[in-house]
Amino acid sequence: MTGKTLYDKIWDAHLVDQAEDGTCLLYIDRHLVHEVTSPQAFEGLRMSGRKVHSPDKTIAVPDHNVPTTEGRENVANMTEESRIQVQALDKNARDFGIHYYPVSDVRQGIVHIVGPEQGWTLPGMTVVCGDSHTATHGAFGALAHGIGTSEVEHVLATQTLIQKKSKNMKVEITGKLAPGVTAKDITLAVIGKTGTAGGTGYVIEYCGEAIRDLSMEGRMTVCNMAIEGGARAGLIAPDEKTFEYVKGRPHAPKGAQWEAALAWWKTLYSDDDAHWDKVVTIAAEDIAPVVTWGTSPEDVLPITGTVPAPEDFAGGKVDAARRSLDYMGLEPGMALTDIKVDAVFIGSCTNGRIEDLRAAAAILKGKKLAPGVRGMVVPGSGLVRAQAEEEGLDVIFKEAGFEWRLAGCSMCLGMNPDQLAPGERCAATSNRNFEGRMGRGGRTHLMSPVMAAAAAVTGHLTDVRELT
Ligand SMILES: CC(C)[C@H](C(=O)O)[C@@H](O)C(=O)O
Ligand code: SF4
Repeated sequence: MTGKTLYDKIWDAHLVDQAEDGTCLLYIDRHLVHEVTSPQAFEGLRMSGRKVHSPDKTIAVPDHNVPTTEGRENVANMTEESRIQVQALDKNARDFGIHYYPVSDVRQGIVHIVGPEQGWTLPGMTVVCGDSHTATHGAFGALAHGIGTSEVEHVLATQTLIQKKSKNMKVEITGKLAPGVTAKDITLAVIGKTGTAGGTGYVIEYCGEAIRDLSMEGRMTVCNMAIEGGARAGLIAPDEKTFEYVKGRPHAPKGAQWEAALAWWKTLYSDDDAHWDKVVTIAAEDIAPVVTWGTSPEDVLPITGTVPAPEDFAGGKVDAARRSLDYMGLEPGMALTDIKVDAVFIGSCTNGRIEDLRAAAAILKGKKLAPGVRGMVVPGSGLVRAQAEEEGLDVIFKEAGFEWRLAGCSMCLGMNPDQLAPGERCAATSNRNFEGRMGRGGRTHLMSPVMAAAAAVTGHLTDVRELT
């Protein structure tokens, strides 16, 4: 018998039932809920007179729509659509008795930052949320993925999910990262290599020395973008760093339960003789600080490169690249470092954690935003914000000319007042650069927090290695 992958092990531990055609019923350990994809699901429960099956395993927080400015408890400051969604979540959380972090609670933030922070996300769990970046929680060795609104209703009602098993893909990052190269560069470089469809039909396990060397926060950044690589989920086997991160968090197990959990968590790795359906290997030494030039997360190049020409591509990508370049307002052949930016956004569930803010602040310390560039730092949670303030990072950002905001998804997607103006170009630490993503006509270049900070200082895309 061949061994099992980490994915196989978690899957088997949660399998409730399997039909002839391979359709399975999985038990769900944690259900995270935000205001955008849940209103109809709760409405469905109401209409059929059902309760939430496991309110103690259901955690809700508003993040996408909420303004990131002071006074946001006053819903009059929101657009009508946002207000309706946030108020629906307030009411649903109360009516159905689930865990809830409203905007007035310091623990509020982006759902994928709040879950790990509060110890809801634990190794070996199944974690779902009506949100594609649920993959983030895979950093703990949890099987975590996005679900649609009808599935949100199903999980609320039954604490189970109907699923078909994906294939196993291994992404190994060997060796050590060079200075200035970060978890964000790893995850973008993987997508640059495999494309946005490279992971379709797979659950990815990231492994190798460079992944082991990452902090838990870095691992979350890597897994966060598994979805941009097309995968169902991204996973990293838990290790001492994982256990250390989890220990003592409000909802982590304690005492004898901790010991029992730890004993199981230590079995959560892929066996040496496990079968992989696809393997991708990248040497960490070959990864440079990268940026995206186009409107797909796979449009990744080392910062030392030049803007490509449509003819550099093949098939459907030729037209896609032409359209991208047109939307992005870029000319083939220009150096990436000649691209001027109007705005810098540091935040999101990809890079809105404390280490991200520390890394950006280290570059910005004693420096100023380039003339004419606006900058916004949006901590991923109220607790990240409080920690940053305790360390004086807010002062560094403010002295550099950045706005220091309250927690939320903010500019990452244009569902709240933080948006780019048409044509405005932004160096962003988020995960998607689609047309209009940060506001209609807005142009997004994805990169790491240190690269975004470097662009903030010079006013153009910049190789951070030249600043340090
Ligand atoms: C609004 C939500 C459904 C969406 C997602 O699923 O990812 C958002 O979080 C995003 O990042 O685009
Ligand atoms: S920060 Fe961005 S990517 Fe993350 S959940 Fe919010 S909108 Fe989605």
